[in-house]
Amino acid sequence: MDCGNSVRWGAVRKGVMLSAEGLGVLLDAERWLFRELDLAVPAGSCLALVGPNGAGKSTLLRCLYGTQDATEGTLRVDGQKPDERSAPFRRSVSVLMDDSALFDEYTPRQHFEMLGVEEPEHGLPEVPARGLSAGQRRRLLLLGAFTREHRVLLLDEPERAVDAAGREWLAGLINDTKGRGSTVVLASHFSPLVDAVADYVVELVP
Ligand SMILES: Nc1ncnc2c1ncn2[C@@H]1O[C@H](COP(=O)(O)OP(=O)(O)OP(=O)(O)O)[C@@H](O)[C@H]1O
Repeated sequence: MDCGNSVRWGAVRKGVMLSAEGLGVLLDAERWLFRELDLAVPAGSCLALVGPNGAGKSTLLRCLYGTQDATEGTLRVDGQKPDERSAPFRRSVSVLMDDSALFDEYTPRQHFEMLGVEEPEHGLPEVPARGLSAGQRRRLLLLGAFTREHRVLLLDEPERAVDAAGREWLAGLINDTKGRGSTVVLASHFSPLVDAVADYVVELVP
């Protein structure tokens, strides 16, 4: 992956699953959250976004999922312009964002049925989601994101509310999906997770 102004752009670069060219998001009339950001992330690898609160990690993830427009620059995710309303895009990209939510009335099994995926081993109680602890809810959200078919996985602070054992489990899930050829972009404040899974790190600075 390249980050900075050294990327040379061709029409198609073999193996690149996610790319940005000259990406910028204007924060207000005078300040750029980030600008001139170039990325080229190969299939089967993980890019970690790090930086302090307010640096723009979630904003960049929203741009990658198409829920926020960048002010300037171009993005391609699995060859597509990010657009969460596009069925082919949603087939390729799975997400856990900071506003991802469960259906409170649905049990874990019903969540997997709704996603149309086989229920994975999870050890969660078969109760409506509103009866799960914060960490159990987070695990269910994570399992939903990982279990959905994807070529690209976007994760915003997946470590939140997850205990020490769960963080190891999470690192294993990320490395497994990378091993199957998926590309992961992860925003995280937890450096042991970044160290365990990231092939590339971009630090955003406010
Ligand atoms: N909906 C919004 N409207 C206006 N400004 C926003 C909005 N969402 C975020 N911002 C601003 O954009 C900047 C970056 O926020 P962002 O959530 O991307 O940072 P972050 O790096 O993910 O932070 P954290 O580590 O706290 O999650 C902040 O200054 C924030 O106030």
